[in-house]
Amino acid sequence: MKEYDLNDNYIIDITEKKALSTKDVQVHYGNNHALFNASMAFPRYKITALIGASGCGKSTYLRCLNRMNDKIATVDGQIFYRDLDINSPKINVYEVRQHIGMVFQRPNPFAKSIKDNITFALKNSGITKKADLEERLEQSLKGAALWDEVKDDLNKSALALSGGQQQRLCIARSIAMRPDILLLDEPASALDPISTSKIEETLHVLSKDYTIIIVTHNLQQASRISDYTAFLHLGHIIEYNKTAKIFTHPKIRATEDYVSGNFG
Ligand SMILES: Nc1ncnc2c1ncn2[C@@H]1O[C@H](COP(=O)(O)OP(=O)(O)OP(=O)(O)O)[C@@H](O)[C@H]1O
Repeated sequence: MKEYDLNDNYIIDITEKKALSTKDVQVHYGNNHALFNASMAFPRYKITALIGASGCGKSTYLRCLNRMNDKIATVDGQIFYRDLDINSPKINVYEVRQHIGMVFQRPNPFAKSIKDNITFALKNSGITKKADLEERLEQSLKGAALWDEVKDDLNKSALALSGGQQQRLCIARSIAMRPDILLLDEPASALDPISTSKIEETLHVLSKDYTIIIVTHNLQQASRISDYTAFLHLGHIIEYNKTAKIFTHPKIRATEDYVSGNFG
């Protein structure tokens, strides 16, 4: 494996409205220091991709952003959302996750009907009026581009849907809570190319109303769908810039090697 200077980095400041920013975020899994001084900001209503080789810390960083590492790692540093440091122990993590939702690599619908997958968390959060629940159900399934395929079968088991439909259901489940930010950890890696392109189209449309942060192994996907890209290597954010710049004029050699396939 080629060696790169991990202090050689280029991270742009975001001048437009920020949805979220991190300052000196560090993650340790026991003695394993997995993320070093992650400081960057995520612009509002844009798609930001996190890319880098396996084990570089992409998912670790993503999980910090809605406190999903709480029980598995020690996370130091600050994560600002609406001027609040949401990494503070005083913060209610369940509230954080209402504003910052997450969709995982493998579709994980509940073993319930399509309808109940969406309404379960809504009911738990105190929404009980039938009309409100139905409105959110329809809106979220439309938002995730699934409505037309399931509107006549809302009581069918979610587990009877295809993998791609299940993943769009998981996106619908997340947006039903009306978060500001959607975190997605390789949401299409288990899907076929047609389902992948549906997910990509869905994310493109959702980015008008949501800030999206996506981990992907797929460089073509990052270049197709994201506005900004951060390249990580060995737990360091090496380069962060507009996606077009990362892929056509990277500033750092490690990034250039990675996006041109000469890495490692
Ligand atoms: N739950 C965990 N417990 C212990 N160590 C972990 C855990 N999750 C990740 N790690 C370690 O943290 C480092 C970064 O892993 P992470 O999964 O964040 O990388 P990644 O870039 O998302 O990789 P991949 O692309 O393979 O998913 C690795 O050394 C990994 O072994």
